[in-house]
Amino acid sequence: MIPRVDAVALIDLAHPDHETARASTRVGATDIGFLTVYNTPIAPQTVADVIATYRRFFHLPAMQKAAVDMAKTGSNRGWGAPGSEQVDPDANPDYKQVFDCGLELDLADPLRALDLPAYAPNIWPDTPEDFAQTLQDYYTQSTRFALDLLCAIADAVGMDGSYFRDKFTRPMALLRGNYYPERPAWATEKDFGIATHTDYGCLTLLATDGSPGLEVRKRGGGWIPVAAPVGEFVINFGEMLDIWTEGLIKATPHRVLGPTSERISVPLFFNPNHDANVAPEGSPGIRAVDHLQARFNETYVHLQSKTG
Ligand SMILES: O=C(O)CCC(=O)C(=O)O
Ligand SMILES: [Fe+2]
Repeated sequence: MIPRVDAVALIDLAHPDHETARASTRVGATDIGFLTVYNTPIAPQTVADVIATYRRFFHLPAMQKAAVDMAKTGSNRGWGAPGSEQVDPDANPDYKQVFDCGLELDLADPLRALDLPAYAPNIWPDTPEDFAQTLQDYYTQSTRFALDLLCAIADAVGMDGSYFRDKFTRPMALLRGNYYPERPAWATEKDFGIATHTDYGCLTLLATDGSPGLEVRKRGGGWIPVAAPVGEFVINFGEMLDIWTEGLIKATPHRVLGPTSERISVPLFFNPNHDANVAPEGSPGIRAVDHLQARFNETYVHLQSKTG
C-alpha cells in the first residue's frame, strides 16, 4: 500500500533512476497528484526571462492589453482580463489575469482545415517587443520536456511510457502566464486568485516566480502549501490522464487564494493531439478535443455565454 503523504516530493532529475526518485515519483503521481523537480533540461535563467517577459506585459495599461483580449475571439488565445475565467461554479470568477498561447500549426498542416478552436492562431501584443519570440521558444522547450517527463512518470508507475509518444505529435498544449495582483481588499470568501479546480489535460508543468500561494488538497482534507524557486518546476496531473490511467495517476484539486504581493506563475498544460482517445481500454472513446473543449466552454466566461 502506498503511504499517505503530507508534503510534495522534490525529485532530482539529474538522477531520475535512483530508487528514491522512482519511489517519490510513484507517490507523487498516484497519491498526492503533485511533485516538484529540479536539475531539469530548462535553464533557470530561461524561466526567469519568461517570467520577466510576462511581467512586462501584465504591467501594461489595461487599454493596451485589451487589444489582444481573448473575449473578442471564440477561443483561448491572448489576454484574459480579471474575471474572465470561473473554474469553480461555487466561487466567483477568478481575479487573476492570464495570457494564453498555443501550438503554431505549419502553414501546410491539414489540421488547419478543421478550424478547431484548440489550434486557433495565436494573437500577440506589439509590446513587449520580444514577447512572441520568448514565449514561442519556451513553448518548444517546455513541450519537449513535458513529453519526456510524462513518459518517465508513466514508466515509474509501471506503465509503458512510450505509449504516449505518438499521442502528442500535435499537442493542444496551452502555455499560460498567470498574473495575481495582491489580494484585493474587496475579496470575499468566494474570491480567489484561482479557485479550487483540477487541470483538464494530462501533465501540467508549472514554473513560478518562487513566491508562495499554491495550495494542494490533501486526500484526507486540508491543504498542502507548495512553493518552488525559479528553476524548479511543480508537476501535476489533469483529468484526461486520470481517466486514461483509470485513476492510477491522480488529478488533484488545487487553488491559489491570493498572495500578499504580486505573483506570476507559468503553467504549460500539456494536452494531447485532438484525436487522442483518452478513454481507458475497452470503454467508449473520449476524444481529447471533446473533453478539453467542454471544460473550456464551462470555465471561460466568454465561451460560457456563447454555449449557454
Ligand atoms: O499559480 C499557480 O501556482 C497555480 C495555477 C493553476 O493552478 C492553473 O493555472 O491551473
Ligand atoms: Fe491548475
